[in-house]
Amino acid sequence: MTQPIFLIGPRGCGKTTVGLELARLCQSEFVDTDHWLQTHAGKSIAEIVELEGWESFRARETATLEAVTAGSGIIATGGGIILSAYNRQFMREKGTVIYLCAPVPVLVERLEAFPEEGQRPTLTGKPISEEVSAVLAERDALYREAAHHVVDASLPPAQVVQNIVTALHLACAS
Ligand SMILES: Nc1ncnc2c1ncn2[C@@H]1O[C@H](COP(=O)(O)OP(=O)(O)O)[C@@H](O)[C@H]1O
Ligand SMILES: O=C(O)C1=C[C@@H](OP(=O)(O)O)[C@@H](O)[C@H](O)C1
Ligand SMILES: [Mg+2]
Repeated sequence: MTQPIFLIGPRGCGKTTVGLELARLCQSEFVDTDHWLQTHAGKSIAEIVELEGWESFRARETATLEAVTAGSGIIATGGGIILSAYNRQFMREKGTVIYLCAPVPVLVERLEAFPEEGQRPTLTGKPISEEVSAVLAERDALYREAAHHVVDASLPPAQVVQNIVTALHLACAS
């Protein structure tokens, strides 16, 4: 692997989970932009949004993307990273972008089971199933525009990892 692999997709599609497994399998570096950002800010995303607003979080997210993109490795992004045209182009130019695609009911089930409120403050103020549906409707085209490959993320994590390895012809164990 000579370039970074960026995992994109909505909240709950498994960017963090699949990214970690893929990095283990391929013995690559792994970084999660949300985790990096929160560690460096010394605050959770919910706190940043409450204190500074979403615009400030988005600016921090772009700075994080630039800071963590070096050499090769697996980069799990936050679900809204594709909202910025700059970020979409940056990822496409610097590496390979994979859209982890899953239907709304799958995302809702995962997010209800494991909400991680500190990392996922509400985006719309709506109940979770309405929010996931509305946000995905707005963003699906942007994920597709940014992605080099689209992978079915409703499968178990190990299977999603294998499908990425196959799609990218990665020389990792299988
Ligand atoms: N492929 C999968 N199959 C089943 N559960 C998954 C899968 N991917 C992620 N999960 C679960 O869904 C939740 C959200 O996953 P996470 O990796 O944090 O998603 P993201 O980073 O895309 O928001 C976690 O509880 C995780 O264990
Ligand atoms: O969809 C979004 O706008 C967001 C997704 C979150 O990351 P995950 O996709 O890893 O949950 C996190 O970056 C932040 O709460 C904003
Ligand atoms: Mg994540």
